[in-house]
Amino acid sequence: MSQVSEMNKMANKRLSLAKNPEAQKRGKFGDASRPNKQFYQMIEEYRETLEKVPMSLSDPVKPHRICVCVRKRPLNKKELAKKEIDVVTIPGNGALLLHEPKQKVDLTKYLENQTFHFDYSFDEDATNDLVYRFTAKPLVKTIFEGGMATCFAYGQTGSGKTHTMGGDFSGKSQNSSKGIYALAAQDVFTLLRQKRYADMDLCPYVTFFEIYNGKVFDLLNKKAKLRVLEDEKQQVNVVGLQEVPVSSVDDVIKMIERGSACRTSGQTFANASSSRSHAVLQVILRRRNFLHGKFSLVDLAGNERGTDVSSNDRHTIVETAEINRSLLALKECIRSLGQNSEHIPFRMSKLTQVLRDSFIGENSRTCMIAMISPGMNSCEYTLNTLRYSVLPAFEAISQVSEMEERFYEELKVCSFLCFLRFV
Ligand SMILES: Nc1ncnc2c1ncn2[C@@H]1O[C@H](COP(=O)(O)OP(=O)(O)OP(=O)(O)O)[C@@H](O)[C@H]1O
Repeated sequence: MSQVSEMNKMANKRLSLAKNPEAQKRGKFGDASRPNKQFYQMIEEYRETLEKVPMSLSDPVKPHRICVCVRKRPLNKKELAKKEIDVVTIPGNGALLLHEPKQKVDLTKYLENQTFHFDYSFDEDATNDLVYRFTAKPLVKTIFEGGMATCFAYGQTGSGKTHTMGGDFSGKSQNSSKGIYALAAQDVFTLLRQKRYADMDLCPYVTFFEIYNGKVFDLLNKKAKLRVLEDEKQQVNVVGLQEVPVSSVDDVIKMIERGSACRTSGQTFANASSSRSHAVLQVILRRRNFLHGKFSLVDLAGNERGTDVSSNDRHTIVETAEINRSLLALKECIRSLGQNSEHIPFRMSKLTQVLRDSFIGENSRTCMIAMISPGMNSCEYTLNTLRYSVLPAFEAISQVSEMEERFYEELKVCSFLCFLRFV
């Protein structure tokens, strides 16, 4: 009797695999040579019990003042070649599941399946168009209505921040037209032509700069180092930042490519350097020379540096401390914004100081896209990203405050170690 039911079960499993080409594709790698095969099988079995509802272009866009989303990238060629296990599942409806491989003291393997909730969750098949529709697109109107909008891409190196914001790079060439920078610019020009805004005499400009080690560099002006000053009215000014007038999406794309090239060709450790800096592209609307609205699109420094203090190199330690500080400051500012707090601690870092005007005012809107690498080897970084991004949005969940404490403890230890290395 039990044999018959076992056979039925297997037949059903095969049937579901035949109906599910994705599972079939994964099954191809389910061979004996796969490292961590047991974990792989546990995850696959768990996934078979889930019902997936991926996001689609026809889903409704909900209005948010602060929107926090997550995007999982597909396993890349290198990870596929190493048969790395995909430990992240996006069932849909804003949920993300992390299947964390664990081992008991008696060496029994098990999974710790943790669920995280976001406003939206995008799986590995989501296109930039889809991500844009639910994240930055709803913010474009804000700048026409005299407000400030900010969209952040957050995550570890290689998780897809630049792919999402700046478009795809293959080798040295960049296809920026499919990144959120260009998609947002396209919508800005579409709205500028609409009758209700066409009469407002609005002129669009672009700035593109990076913040590296607490210093600001103009990516549209040969990486000139800029000073940040605050006047008596607490207005923050980046002195000398080039505001380039633009009259089409193509103009903006040219600026994105010019700035990105400047960003990556600066030094011999180009890539490492780029992931340790925050890049900020701003689309500014001016009306008779006065600021009307500003959209800041930020490709943040890779967050893995935030916990990596194993290096003895003084330069890396300074970088690490600065990244820690700015990412913590950013989280604090978003949290204060969410709580409608009187005091927003924007002076905590250069990043938040420069973005001060985006954090104040009634009509400001923010979106954070947390990028996730799906591989088992990235599990720890993925957890860091999830903890960081989940916090500002879901303060009330008690489990979160425990995680938050852990996060702050890690940061404190990390800063203390940095301090010890200096003295
Ligand atoms: N959603 C995706 N679909 C397909 N490929 C992706 C996706 N996201 C990222 N990639 C690819 O993964 C690689 C790393 O992505 P990307 O450079 O955007 O990471 P990053 O987070 O910006 O890294 P860094 O912090 O080092 O700048 C690139 O080759 C990119 O094309």
